[in-house]
Amino acid sequence: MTFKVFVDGQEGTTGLRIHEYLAARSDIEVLKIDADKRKDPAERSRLLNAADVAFLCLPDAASREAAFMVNNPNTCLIDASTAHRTAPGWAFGLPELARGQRGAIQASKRIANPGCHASAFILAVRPLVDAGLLPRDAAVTATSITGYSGGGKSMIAEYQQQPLPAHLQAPRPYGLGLKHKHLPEMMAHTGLATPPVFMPIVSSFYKGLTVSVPLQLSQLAPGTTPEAVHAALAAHYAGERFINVMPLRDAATLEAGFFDVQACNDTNRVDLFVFASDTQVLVMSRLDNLGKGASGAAVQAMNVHLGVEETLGLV
Ligand SMILES: NC(=O)C1=CN([C@@H]2O[C@H](COP(=O)(O)OP(=O)(O)OC[C@H]3O[C@@H](n4cnc5c(N)ncnc54)[C@H](OP(=O)(O)O)[C@@H]3O)[C@@H](O)[C@H]2O)C=CC1
Ligand SMILES: CC(=O)N[C@@H](CCC(=O)OP(=O)(O)O)C(=O)O
Repeated sequence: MTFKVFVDGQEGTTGLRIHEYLAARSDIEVLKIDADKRKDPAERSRLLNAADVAFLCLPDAASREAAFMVNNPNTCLIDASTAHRTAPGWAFGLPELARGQRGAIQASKRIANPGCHASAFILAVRPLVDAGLLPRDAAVTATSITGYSGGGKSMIAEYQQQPLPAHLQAPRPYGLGLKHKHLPEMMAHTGLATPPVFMPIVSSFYKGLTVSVPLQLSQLAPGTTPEAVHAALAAHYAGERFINVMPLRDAATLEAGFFDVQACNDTNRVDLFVFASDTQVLVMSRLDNLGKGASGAAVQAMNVHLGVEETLGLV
C-alpha cells in the first residue's frame, strides 16, 4: 500500500529534513508542489486535499491557513508549527507522552508536533508529575541549549555568514521576556500548574539540544531520592525504542567532565540523564532538534497514525 504525502513548506528547514526521511520510503508517494506555486493558495489546497498525510512546515499563520483549506476528511495534518499544540481537537504528536497517546495519534486527523524545547522538557518532567514525585504546583526552572537550525532559514543564514560576527560566536540566551512560545505546551502536557522559568540559549552549532531541569530534593514529595527520580523515568519509558534512560549519575559523562549536546544528532533518539548529589537532582534531556525535536518526530507520528511500523525510516 502506498500513502500520498505532501509537505507544505517543502523548501524550509523542517520540510527539507522530512523529505530526506521520506525519500528512503517505498510506501510513500511524495506530492511535490511546483517551486513557483509554493505559496499559491489554490495549488496548496489542491495538494493538501489530495494527500493522505500533509506535514505543515510553515510559520504559524500559514499553518492555520492550511488547516482551514482542508475539507477532505481523509487528510491527516501533522503540524510542525506552534499553532495547534494546545488546541482542542488536535492530538499532541508525542507517542511516549503517556499511555493512550498512541491511540490518540492513530485516531486523530489533526496532529500537532511538539516544539523542540518542549519535547525535551516534557519528556523529562511528565513522568515525575505522573509518579507523584513532582507536585503540580512546583516552581520549576529549565534552560535549553540549542543549535541554530531551530530558528529556521533566517537564523541559519545569520549563523552561516562568513566571517561570523563576534556576537554570534558566543552562546546567546534569549526568551528573556519569560514568555517563550513553548510554555503553554510545557504546562499543558506535563500537568504543571505554574509556568517554568525557562531560558533557551542558542549557540553557533547547527543542531543538537539539551534541556536541563534542576530540582532540590526538598521540592519533591517527602522522602524522594535520586534513585526514585531515575526509577520513575525508567518505568515510564520501559520498552520505548526512542527514549533512552541513561544510568543514574552516568559514569561516562561524569568521567568526561563535559556534556555532549550533539550526541543524539542524526537520530530520532532522546537521551535522559539524572545527575545527583545528596540534596539535589539535575534531569537532562538531549535530542536532535531536527530529529525528535521536529522532522523525525513528525515522521514517527505519521507512522503511528498510518499504523505502519513506528520506527520505519528512523534510527
Ligand atoms: N527548525 C526547527 O528545528 C523547528 C521548527 N519548527 C516549526 O516548524 C515550522 C517550520 O519551521 P522551519 O522549517 O524551521 O522554518 P523555515 O523558515 O526554515 O521554513 C519555512 C518555510 O515555509 C515557507 N512559507 C512561508 N509562508 C508560506 C506560505 N504562506 N505558504 C507556503 N509556504 C510558506 C517558507 O518559504 P520561503 O522559503 O520562501 O521563506 C519556508 O520555506 C515553524 O512553525 C517552526 O516554528 C518546529 C520544531 C523545530
Ligand atoms: C533556536 C530557536 O529559535 N528555536 C526556536 C524553537 C524551535 C521550535 O521548536 O520550533 P517551534 O517554533 O515550532 O516551536 C525558538 O526558541 O523559538
